[in-house]
Amino acid sequence: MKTFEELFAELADKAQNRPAGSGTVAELDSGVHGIGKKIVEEAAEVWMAAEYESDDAAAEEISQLLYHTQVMMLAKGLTLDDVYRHL
Ligand SMILES: N=c1c2ncn([C@@H]3O[C@H](COP(=O)(O)OP(=O)(O)OP(=O)(O)O)[C@@H](O)[C@H]3O)c2ncn1[C@@H]1O[C@H](COP(=O)(O)O)[C@@H](O)[C@H]1O
Repeated sequence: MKTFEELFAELADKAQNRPAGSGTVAELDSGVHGIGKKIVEEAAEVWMAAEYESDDAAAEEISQLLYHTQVMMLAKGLTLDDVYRHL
């Protein structure tokens, strides 16, 4: 288990060091367009899980949406503070 901040730090490290086999590196290489498609796909899965599946399934889809959103932040060079100041 990890927090939002811990995941972001892990993904930032992956983006910088580009370890072999990292899905994050592959997704970053797909660019903003590819990452955007994953975000839209996961957002739809959040909605469907929330409407028709269990609370745990919805929570899992939400975690995946947060992950892909963090990948987009890294692709755009955005920090956590860049986002937090809008909350
Ligand atoms: N939290 C996540 C995470 N959430 C979602 N995903 C990715 O998003 C996909 C979503 O799964 P779905 O079943 O909805 O999608 P799918 O259509 O089956 O998958 P694709 O065929 O589209 O890849 C997963 O297959 C993962 O590729 C994640 N990939 C990685 N992480 C974490 O990110 C960290 C770095 O991961 P790596 O870069 O892979 O080392 C690790 O701590 C991981 O746990």
